[in-house]
Amino acid sequence: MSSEIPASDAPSSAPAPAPEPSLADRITRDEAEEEDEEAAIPQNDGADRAQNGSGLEEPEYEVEVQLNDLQQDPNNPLFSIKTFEEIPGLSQELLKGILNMNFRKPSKIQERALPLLLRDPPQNLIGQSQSGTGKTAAFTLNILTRIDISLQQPQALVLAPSRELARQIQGVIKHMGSFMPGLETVAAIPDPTRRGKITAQVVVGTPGTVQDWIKKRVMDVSKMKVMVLDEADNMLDQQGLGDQCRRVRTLLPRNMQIVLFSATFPDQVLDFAKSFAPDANMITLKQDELTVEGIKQFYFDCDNEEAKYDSLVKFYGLLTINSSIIFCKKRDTAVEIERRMKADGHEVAHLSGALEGIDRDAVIDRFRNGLAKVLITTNVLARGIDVQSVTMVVNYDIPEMQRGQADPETYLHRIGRTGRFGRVGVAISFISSTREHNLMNDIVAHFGVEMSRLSPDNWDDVESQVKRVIKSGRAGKSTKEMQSREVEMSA
Ligand SMILES: Nc1ncnc2c1ncn2[C@@H]1O[C@H](COP(=O)(O)OP(=O)(O)OP(=O)(O)O)[C@@H](O)[C@H]1O
Repeated sequence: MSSEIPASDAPSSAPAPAPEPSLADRITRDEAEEEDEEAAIPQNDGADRAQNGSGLEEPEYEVEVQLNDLQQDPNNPLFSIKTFEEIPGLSQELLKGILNMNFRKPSKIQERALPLLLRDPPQNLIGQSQSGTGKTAAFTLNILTRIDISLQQPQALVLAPSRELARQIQGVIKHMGSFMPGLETVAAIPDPTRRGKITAQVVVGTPGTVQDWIKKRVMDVSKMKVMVLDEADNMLDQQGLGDQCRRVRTLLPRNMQIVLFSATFPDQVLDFAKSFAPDANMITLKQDELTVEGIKQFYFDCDNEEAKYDSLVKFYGLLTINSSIIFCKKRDTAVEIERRMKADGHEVAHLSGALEGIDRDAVIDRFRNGLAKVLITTNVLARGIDVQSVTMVVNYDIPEMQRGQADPETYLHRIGRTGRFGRVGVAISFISSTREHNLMNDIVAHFGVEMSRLSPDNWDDVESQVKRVIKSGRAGKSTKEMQSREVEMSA
């Protein structure tokens, strides 16, 4: 159900349809390469206990997530008919690991992907599911089932687009495998202190470092049997990480299980994905199924660029938000907003490629622990980052490609940093020009989403609309009202 943004200053005639963007236009890979050292990831369980680092008050209300309800609704992506115990092939150690993570039932993607992934002989898989629905656990359970713990040699490789995501995935693998004595994992991200051969069975890294390790023979890949590309559409982008991923693939044994996961597989990339993972089983979604129901989407109608900043600061002064992420197109903007918000008395943190890897690690860890509540960043964190306490995402700039067309996929990934696994979240896109109105309209039309207007002319309305969502614990339609969402599957 699409609702056009009433663009007061938009031109009356519709803009000429933009040519189909090439993948070279995508700007989601800008800072993927600047990573540093490996470290254990603290799980995000400290957010509510911590001091509010933004200088704002602690939340005045808690959102209760009723996963049981959601997981019983056949139309919800979290629904499954099975329990983990009923999925054949999962060891007792892994079932204990799952329980230890407080997972009670698989989500739809887990229920559908796991039986395909665990088949013998192994088969390739291209898996698509909405953001925050548990794709990481799906590929992790397959990896941990397939590796031989008695062999201290790399057997599974996960490639991700950023050091933060690689470290996060490594944390999940460690956590899920905590009942598998002898399990070793390593994050393949730049680390000047790293010495010696890799003995870990599971390697999670960014493609540049992985390629480097293989070429320098730090990592013996002769026993590799599973390769996963997380955020696969981004990883296969032909102009950016795609080349590196392809090169890594050529350095690995021929006969490997290739697993590609993402919330988005734009048409232009799907053919390439199919050649990268030949004869893959496919789990895909339709275009209008991609958005997460728990995320209520707003746009903030501002008069000009300066009014954007004023509204942002006023907004943060008005509302009590748990954790939030502000996305900017350029790192300079992120740095500048951080400077100005700090000068205005807000305690905010910034993470972009402008920082050294080790400093990036410190910032993201503080954010995960709830020690920093407002994170200002670029597209480097648009994908995969899972911090459950994030209740709001702000698009300070509308995501666009290099040639100036709207970038719906990046929009979807950015807003997917909230509303994780059935939680509610708010996404607010700031708009201050006709051009940004048009970009937003393109995104609305692309996904057929609903978006509500907020205006700095009526702060009471802003407050009540946003609070209503967070208080109710529910965004948009109830799960029962949701339309049937059919997952296409061919095995
Ligand atoms: N079966 C489950 N039961 C409860 N929680 C789960 C389950 N599976 C995953 N989760 C939790 O859901 C959250 C989202 O999972 P994950 O990060 O794997 O999502 P994703 O599908 O990879 O999202 P994205 O597309 O944004 O990368 C995580 O906090 C994870 O711990």
